[in-house]
Amino acid sequence: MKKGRERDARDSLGLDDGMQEDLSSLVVALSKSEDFEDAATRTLSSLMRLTEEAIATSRYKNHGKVLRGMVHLRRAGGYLRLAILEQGAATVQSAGGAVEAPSLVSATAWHSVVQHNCPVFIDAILGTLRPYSPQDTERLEELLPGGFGSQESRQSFLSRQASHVCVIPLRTLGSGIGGMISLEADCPPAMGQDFVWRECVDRLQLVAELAAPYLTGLPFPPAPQAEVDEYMPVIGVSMASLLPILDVFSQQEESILISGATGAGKSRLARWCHARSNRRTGPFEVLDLISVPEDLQMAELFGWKRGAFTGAVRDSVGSLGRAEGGTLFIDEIDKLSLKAQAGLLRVLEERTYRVLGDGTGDRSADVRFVIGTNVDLREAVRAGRFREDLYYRINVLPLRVPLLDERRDEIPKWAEYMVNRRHREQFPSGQARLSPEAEQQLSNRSWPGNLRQLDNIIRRAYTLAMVEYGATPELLLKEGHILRALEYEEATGETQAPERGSRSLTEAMRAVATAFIEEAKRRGTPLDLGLTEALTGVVLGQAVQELGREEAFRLVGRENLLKNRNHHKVLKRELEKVEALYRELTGSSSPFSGLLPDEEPG
Ligand SMILES: Nc1ncnc2c1ncn2[C@@H]1O[C@H](COP(=O)(O)OP(=O)(O)OP(=O)(O)O)[C@@H](O)[C@H]1O
Repeated sequence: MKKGRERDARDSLGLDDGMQEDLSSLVVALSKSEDFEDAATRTLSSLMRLTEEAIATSRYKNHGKVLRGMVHLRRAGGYLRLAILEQGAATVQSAGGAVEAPSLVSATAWHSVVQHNCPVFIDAILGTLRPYSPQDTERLEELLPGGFGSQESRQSFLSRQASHVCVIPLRTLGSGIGGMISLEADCPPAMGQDFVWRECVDRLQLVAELAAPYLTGLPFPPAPQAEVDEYMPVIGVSMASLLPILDVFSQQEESILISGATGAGKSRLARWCHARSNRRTGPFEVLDLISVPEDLQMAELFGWKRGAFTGAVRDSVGSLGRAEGGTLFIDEIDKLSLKAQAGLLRVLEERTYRVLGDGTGDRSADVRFVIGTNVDLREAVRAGRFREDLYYRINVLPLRVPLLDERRDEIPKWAEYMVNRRHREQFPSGQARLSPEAEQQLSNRSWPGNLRQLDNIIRRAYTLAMVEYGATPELLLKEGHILRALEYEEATGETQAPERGSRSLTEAMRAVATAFIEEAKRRGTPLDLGLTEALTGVVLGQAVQELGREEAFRLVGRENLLKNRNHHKVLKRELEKVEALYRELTGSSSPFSGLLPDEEPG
């Protein structure tokens, strides 16, 4: 019976014995793969071979050919890894190696794959994109909302001879879609048709499903030693794995969307992209929307002619004009008014704009855009504050900058860089250092305000050290300086306050998990998972410190412990776990040690 059902399933997918064997050997090979790139090579070879077989038995036998396959790994709205296998090549090129530009798939394809959770077929000649559903036997000619009408994406496919593209989701266990695979083929006679995708898509999906755990779970080969420079003076493990992607993005003409928490370093990354682009000799212009009142946004962007509005007493060039031939970084894009969003969309689509009050007509814009945001733009779209079409227009090459808490290996290096940057303004050949205890203090705490917050603490600690020792070319920042700087910050709430509560609890918990893993990696010996149980104690200890015992227990739903007078015992037990965590990580007492009840009142 069971055998019969398996055969039925095989028959419904058209799996002959040869295909069965191919799949088995693919799984064996994948299980031996040691890194992402090897798994990507094997998966793409298999998918391209399947497509070739489908072409060989189709009416496009003499007209169609497979060009390349790509694996796009994505996380939290941004690219994580990109691998490309060109027809005839033995191994993939991956971002970090010599990836040729342009080699990216449109943002609309990604959106469609995620939204419909199914493969998507693209006809680059007609500019159509549609999800594939096995039930849909009639060809659905409708374009998706947001459409694949973007000239740039079409051109990008056509310029690499790709007339037909099939995009398949990479489903991951539990966490939805972790990326996509795109297969590109050249077959102009199939214009307006699904090419051979419809015939082979089920088999392609099967391969993608088998390969997904390996592609998304295997480690990346060590990133090539990224070179630090003035815009990126410190590169830790997680940034090193992202920079190759950003390097590929930099060399395209499409817009880059850099998302990340405030102070994480988005503007410096934008500058880094410009310095690596073909526009590096042109201007780099910044328009930070947080500092521009809504009614002046259009004027700031497009510039104005004298008399264009009240107060316009002379002509002024806008950000677009100043960025001509170079790059315009627009930060905090979510602050753009709906009216200015319409104006920007037009520039992105038509590459023209009009200076306010200029009757002489449109100007062309030769500008590359890098956009920064610290909010989730999809949320802004859902809330009606951000145009959906503009979102797709700017979300072609997305990248998320990790929080500083997710790249904790960088903290000591940033601290050293920041203190020396300051010190060398006074003593160009001087040297500032941090004591190991001072570094430890910085490494042990959380940085919700990211690099900006760290920079503020360093600046303050530096001033304290200078006051103590006087101006000296050899300076040592000690633990006491850091502690006093931190105390001052906590007392004034200066850099931390705006961040408090702005990060979601789930995001913060992920940061804790990442920090735990990083610490374990750094030690090279196992870090007992049981230590994470201290989180309950940290929450309880913090709540007790802020609100007092009774109120704290009520707030976290443990009122019953108050009633049966067990709260002392529970607090003691949980705080002991926190002590154990601190002793293991820092060798000293936790900040809640004073809360530990000496004895349990009867
Ligand atoms: N590459 C860098 N070199 C030196 N300092 C840096 C660098 N990146 C970040 N910093 C420090 O962090 C601060 C914040 O960086 P940046 O302005 O790039 O962050 P951001 O993510 O654009 O923040 P926001 O969204 O609030 O504008 C800088 O003022 C500087 O002190």
